[in-house]
Amino acid sequence: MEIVEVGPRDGLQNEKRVLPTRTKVEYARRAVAAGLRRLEVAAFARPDRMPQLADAEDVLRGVPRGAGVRYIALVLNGRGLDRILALDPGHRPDEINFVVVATDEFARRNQGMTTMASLDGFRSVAGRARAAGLGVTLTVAAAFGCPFTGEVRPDRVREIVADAGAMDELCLADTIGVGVPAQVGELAAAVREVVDVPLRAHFHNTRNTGYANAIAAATLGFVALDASLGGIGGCPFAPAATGNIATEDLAYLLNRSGLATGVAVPHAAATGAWIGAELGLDTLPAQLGRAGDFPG
Ligand SMILES: CC(=O)SCCNC(=O)CCNC(=O)[C@H](O)C(C)(C)COP(=O)(O)OP(=O)(O)OC[C@H]1O[C@@H](n2cnc3c(N)ncnc32)[C@H](O)[C@@H]1OP(=O)(O)O
Ligand SMILES: CC(=O)CC(=O)O
Repeated sequence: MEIVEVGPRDGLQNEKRVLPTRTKVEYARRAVAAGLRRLEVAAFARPDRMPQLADAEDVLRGVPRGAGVRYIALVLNGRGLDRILALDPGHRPDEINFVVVATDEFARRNQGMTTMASLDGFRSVAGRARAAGLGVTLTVAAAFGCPFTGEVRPDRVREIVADAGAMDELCLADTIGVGVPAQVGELAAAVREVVDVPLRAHFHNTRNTGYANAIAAATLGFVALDASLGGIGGCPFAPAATGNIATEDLAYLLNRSGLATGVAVPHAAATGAWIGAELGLDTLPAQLGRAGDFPG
């Protein structure tokens, strides 16, 4: 089972401390050394709206390449893709992850536009990105519930996905950690009626349902799960957002369930502890850093 390490993007976007580029590059290097091979390391957002990630170009210029590692950058509009295409091809991400928020209220707060306006943006950006040889993921954020308007029905997510046009992967995101395993199944069934692409899931552990949701997704044939080392993260435009499911805890769960991830749990836990210290955090959501690996 593939774990996509989103800590260098989602993990850092909600933190007060803005890390220097060299620390972000070291974060990616350590994640790769722990066995992660697909990492979301940058966001081409407006620097004034997302100052924690304003150095996206420099991070992509610095991260280690090769060894089968693929980098992803978050994109929210055409200007974000313009910035990517202005990079030397060897410094571009391998893939983009474009976010469309399922509800208009949250979409306006996050992106300053409605859901359908950002979906128009997706269609245009996806076409240009694919023509440039970049992989394209569509993430539907708040797919499991909205912090402002409440329940999000699977029909709504299906309607967004049906209108989206071509993509290489679809990611269903529980931005505010309200989802439960039954919803994972309902959403997967809804979107599979309209697209036939690999499914990825993005769970925040806000209500302690993230790992149960991850196992549900794995059982339902999702091919990739997002997680962040240490369990840091959250959307700054959602009230009281908390972190992603933790990479080290998820790798422990999957590896011991016969769903090999390639991630070395002790190494990942040490990297989670390291990034927590770099961010000045006293405690981290991840449990493995405290409990240690099970020696077996
Ligand atoms: C659910 C999640 O967790 S998703 C991840 C967290 N959320 C985010 O990162 C979203 C942050 N939001 C944003 O960055 C912005 O709202 C955007 C990029 C989505 C939309 O930006 P808009 O406000 O529509 O930009 P608009 O087109 O009006 O342009 C305003 C200025 O910003 C600049 N700008 C717009 N997009 C970008 C970009 N991607 N990168 C850099 N600058 C940009 C424009 O050039 C313009 O500059 P100027 O005034 O000097 O001419
Ligand atoms: C792209 C994301 O960050 C997904 C989410 O949490 O909504």
